[in-house]
Amino acid sequence: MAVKRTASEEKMQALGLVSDSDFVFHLPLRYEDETQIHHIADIYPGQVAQLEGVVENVAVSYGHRKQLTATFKDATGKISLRWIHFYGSQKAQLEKAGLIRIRGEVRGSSMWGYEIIHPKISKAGQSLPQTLTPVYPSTEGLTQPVLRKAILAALSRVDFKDTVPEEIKEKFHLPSLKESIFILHNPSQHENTYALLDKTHPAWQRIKFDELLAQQIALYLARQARTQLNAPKLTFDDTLLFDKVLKTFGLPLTAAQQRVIQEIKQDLLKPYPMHRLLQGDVGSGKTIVAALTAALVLQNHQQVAIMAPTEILAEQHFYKMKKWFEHTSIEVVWLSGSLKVKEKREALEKIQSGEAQLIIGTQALIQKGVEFANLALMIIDEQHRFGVGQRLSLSKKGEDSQLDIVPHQLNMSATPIPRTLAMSYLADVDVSIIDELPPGRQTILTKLMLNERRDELLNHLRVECQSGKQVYWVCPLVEESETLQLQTAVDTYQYIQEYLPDLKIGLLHGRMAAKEKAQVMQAFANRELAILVATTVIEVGVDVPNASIMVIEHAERFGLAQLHQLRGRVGRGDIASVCILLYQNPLSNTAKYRLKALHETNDGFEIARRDLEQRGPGEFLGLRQSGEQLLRFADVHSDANLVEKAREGAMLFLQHYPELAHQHVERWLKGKTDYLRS
Ligand SMILES: Nc1ncnc2c1ncn2[C@@H]1O[C@H](COP(=O)(O)OP(=O)(O)OP(=O)(O)O)[C@@H](O)[C@H]1O
Repeated sequence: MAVKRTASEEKMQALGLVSDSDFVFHLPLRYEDETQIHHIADIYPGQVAQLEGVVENVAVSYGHRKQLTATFKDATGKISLRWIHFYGSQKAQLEKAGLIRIRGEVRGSSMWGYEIIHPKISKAGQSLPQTLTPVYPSTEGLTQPVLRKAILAALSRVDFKDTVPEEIKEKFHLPSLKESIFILHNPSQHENTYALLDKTHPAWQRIKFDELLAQQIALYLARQARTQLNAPKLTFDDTLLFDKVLKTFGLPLTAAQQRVIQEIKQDLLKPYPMHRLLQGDVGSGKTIVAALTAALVLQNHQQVAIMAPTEILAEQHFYKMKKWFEHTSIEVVWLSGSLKVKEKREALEKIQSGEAQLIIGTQALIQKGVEFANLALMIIDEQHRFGVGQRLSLSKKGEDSQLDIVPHQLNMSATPIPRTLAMSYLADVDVSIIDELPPGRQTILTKLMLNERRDELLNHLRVECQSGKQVYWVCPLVEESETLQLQTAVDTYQYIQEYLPDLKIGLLHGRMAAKEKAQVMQAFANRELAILVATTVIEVGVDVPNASIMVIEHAERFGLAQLHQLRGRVGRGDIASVCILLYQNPLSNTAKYRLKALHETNDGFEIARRDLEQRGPGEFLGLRQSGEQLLRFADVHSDANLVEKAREGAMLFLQHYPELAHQHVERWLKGKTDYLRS
């Protein structure tokens, strides 16, 4: 008969807590300091205070919203208490409560008085814990005491095995794992409270080090595994195709473009598949590098696929490739979700037979039914916009399981990844950087303008457009609703059309049919439209060199990387360009920081650095979306020094204790290593 689990056990299981070892490694998220009773005279804003005293003047007020208020008094002073959500009986309960203990965050100022909102109430006079109280990650319905009890029980049973060898522990002065874990679950009075709270305590350092060590080992193993695979065989004896494409492009490559092509070439000659990330700031000329890389492979009569995250971008690549491969025998084929059934069938047949050699498309490329004859290279543009799973799917389409052949992969991104991040998340990726813009580019001037001056701006644009300039007008982001955003775009379009009746205005948004979108883009590229009102569909990759003015409405709603990308749509030719950020007061501090950063610098790396500082690595890399958190304890940004050490430790570990190294990875990264391939 199956053993029936309690509701708490089921909840614990949902959190991944099954074995003793799971419980033991379920470490506190933070600690609460309940060891002392504070005095009202000593409290300060932001502090989580624990007070004992009496309640008086309990009242329900009906101002702006209904709330319950009271005064709380101890021998040293008074503060206010407030409840926004409360039960009808709560007033009477408080009135007769007598001496109580309360706990909560102090708000307000010494001048206007302090208050605690929704304080936690308990009986006064109960004995106080001697140590910090750990707070564990939990789930609804699973209380901290229950979880704490289960963890302490496991702690008393578990047989501790330290997977890190003595040699490494000594080299990096690591404290014992067993002791560290005990301290974290059960800190004694003697431990440094602040160090425990801000995770700088040696016990935390040990945990973080172990986690980073596991990650570095896994990355190293992933690289090793890749070198065991076979890549499609390529030769570069004949460069006719490459030369033809370069000739059609018609401009000399920048030194940086030439260098990265050499780096890629070296990879393509290796017996195992390339896994390279091509980074280059907005407008640095990644597309021609992609085309020339494709030419190197196509020359070998093998297929190349280019995948882009949006239809507009994919289509633009398609037109560019068609143009650059025009004087060659290469058949360029387009595949997207919006193709008609017949067109799609034809495209699929050509891809399967090998008649189509260069295939460009959206996510449609990884759908069922797409089969390649001999896919040797996949190029993924704006790679961070795809999930790891999606990228793996494309790779699988080119795999030949019998011969263990895996296609080469070139990822492109305009969002530079700072070094510590690249080191800890992308160690199995080689990075090439285009660190130079094509000649003749002028710095984009970025101006901040209050939204109230919109009409004044439109008057100015009238004059600019009459002299042949072209403008993007990006509509505000409306996070809550795509429909609302669409409506804003339509309204703005109508408003501008009425305000500037002599100018040709276009509208572009995500809900338009693919064909319509393409027509509008084409009209703008042909200079038939003076102003293109658009939603963020134009964020990535759109390349119309004559457009030189970018207006972003409600710029304060956009993220830093996004603003930089949008701004990068201008300044792509040799015309002086301006980016106008329209903003609405009042600005939050974060919004101010972002707008200031954008105003101050055009450098994508600097922007990325500031963005990472503000958002933290998970969000920066888009990992939160995938729901997978790779690192639970360490933070590659604030623990950068540990990353370096872990890297060194990982090499040592693998060289001398390969068996243990696997066990170590299993303990810390259970089943998450696939993500390290990204
Ligand atoms: N070597 C070069 N000399 C002159 N112009 C160039 C050179 N390389 C690229 N360009 C031009 O620069 C513009 C930007 O190039 P591209 O569209 O490839 O940028 P990108 O790196 O993909 O940027 P984004 O990430 O913003 O899409 C294009 O109009 C392209 O034709």
